[in-house]
Amino acid sequence: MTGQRLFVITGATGSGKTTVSHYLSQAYNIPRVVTHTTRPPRHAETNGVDYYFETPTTFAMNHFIERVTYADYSYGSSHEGLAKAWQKNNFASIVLDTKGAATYVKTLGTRVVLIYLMVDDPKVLVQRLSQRGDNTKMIAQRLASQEYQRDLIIPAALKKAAHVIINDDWQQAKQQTDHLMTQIKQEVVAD
Ligand SMILES: Nc1nc2c(ncn2[C@@H]2O[C@H](COP(=O)(O)OP(=O)(O)O)[C@@H](O)[C@H]2O)c(=O)[nH]1
Ligand SMILES: Nc1ncnc2c1ncn2[C@@H]1O[C@H](COP(=O)(O)OP(=O)(O)O)[C@@H](O)[C@H]1O
Repeated sequence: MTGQRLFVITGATGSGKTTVSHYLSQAYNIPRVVTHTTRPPRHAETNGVDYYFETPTTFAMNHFIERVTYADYSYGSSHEGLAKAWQKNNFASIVLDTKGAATYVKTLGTRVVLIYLMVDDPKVLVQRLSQRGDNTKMIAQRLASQEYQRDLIIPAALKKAAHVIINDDWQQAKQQTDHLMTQIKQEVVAD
């Protein structure tokens, strides 16, 4: 459909992907595609809101656009989830690892607005995970994963398409997000 856009938000764990997707929802009424995972819920997470929390058996029953393994858990985004978000609004967002982001860029082409979030010093990410309340064992498992290391740097395949937002300071990251929104709205009008 004309004017449809999917804001694909990617970057390392703790870089602020969820924060940006919440901001897009609050400030611009952009719904987020809820994805599926076998990871256990964190303290403040709700089933059906933050994720659909699944067992390996129920996870396998979804119709996935793509699915990945991240730090030993499965994650996947479904055709139904995207359709549901786009039904509500021509603009939707989704939070993905860089592998999933690459799949969406390939599949949806110019309908994807790719955001890669980063911080200048990766040590800050670890502090943010602790502040978020992640348990120590989960943080250690995450940091040891190949996927965490991979997503600290923007993959070459995503570089050209990505809008890079530095999230050292939230006010500045918010400004960059607002600037991008203005740009995309103008593009859509000109479509
Ligand atoms: N490819 C893909 N990645 C996902 C999906 N859902 C979540 N992710 C990513 O999986 C990674 C781990 O997510 P999570 O355990 O919530 O940790 P967080 O990054 O610290 O919030 C993050 O990079 C998420 O963006 C999905 O459906 N597909
Ligand atoms: N610019 C920032 N400064 C300080 N804390 C931040 C900033 N952006 C996000 N946070 C906090 O850092 C933690 C990780 O952010 P989150 O959005 O959950 O990251 P991600 O989804 O990429 O793992 C959260 O507690 C969030 O509130």
